[in-house]
Amino acid sequence: MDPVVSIKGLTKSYGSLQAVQSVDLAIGRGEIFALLGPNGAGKSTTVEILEGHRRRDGGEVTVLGEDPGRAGRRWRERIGIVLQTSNDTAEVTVREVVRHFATFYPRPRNPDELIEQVGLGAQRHQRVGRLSGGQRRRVDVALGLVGDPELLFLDEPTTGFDPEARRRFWELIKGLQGTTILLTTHYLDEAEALADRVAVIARGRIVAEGDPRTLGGRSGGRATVSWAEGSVRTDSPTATVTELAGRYGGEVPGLQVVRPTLEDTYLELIGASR
Ligand SMILES: Nc1ncnc2c1ncn2[C@@H]1O[C@H](COP(=O)(O)OP(=O)(O)OP(=O)(O)O)[C@@H](O)[C@H]1O
Repeated sequence: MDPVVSIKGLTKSYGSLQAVQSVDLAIGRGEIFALLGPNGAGKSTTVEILEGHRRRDGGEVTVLGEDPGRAGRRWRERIGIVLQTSNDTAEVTVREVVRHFATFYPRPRNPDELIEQVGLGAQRHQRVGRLSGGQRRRVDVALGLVGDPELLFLDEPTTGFDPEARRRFWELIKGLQGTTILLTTHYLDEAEALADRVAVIARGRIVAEGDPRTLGGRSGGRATVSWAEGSVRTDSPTATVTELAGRYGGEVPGLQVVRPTLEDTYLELIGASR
């Protein structure tokens, strides 16, 4: 099947700055794909080109079968973009704003069901300006979804959330099965919790891509085994643990086996690209 997003050899410069340099990516239908990278890496530039909001210099880009640089209104109705709530909506209620946005689309989702789904049922008659930051972000997601998009762009969705609100938000996103999602985030645990695949971009180039659980070989051997009286880095942690169990004749006090986290791997990849 054709990918929902296909990028080949994408380039974009701002004057002499090469913000995106021959990037290749493909995102399949129903996938949650996270684009990771430090500030200024080229994530927003790439995403804005995919959204049709920015012109590219070179390369081939198709989103839902069309070139976003030329696509029209029908195409735009098939994508959803989660923007930051503007203050224009502060005086209207949650229900009013979602119902209003629904009128822009040919086959919108049912506003009341959607409000329930994003966890704002109890706030539906509240003014948007009176909601907490996390609740507002839920309104943003509802507005991104109200047109029942095939592809959803989620840009740093949980910045400023408390840990519990982030977890709740992740559940909401995981519950959107079937919707293809392109997520950008600076939170590596978020990428790990949500994404089927991630790509790391640094200085405009993709430096790694794959399953977040195995990215950069992190599921491979390297592990640190630590216990009450010592620690070792090893490629064969099971053998080390077996040896320790023999030595202690059973329970090893304070035993821990730690593999590199996605954040460790990410920082290594970013460091290596400098
Ligand atoms: N309109 C613009 N004019 C000139 N330079 C720009 C413009 N937009 C972005 N840049 C530059 O292009 C590079 C990539 O920026 P981009 O916004 O794509 O990065 P990003 O990965 O989204 O960063 P962040 O994580 O900070 O949002 C940066 O060096 C940025 O300063």
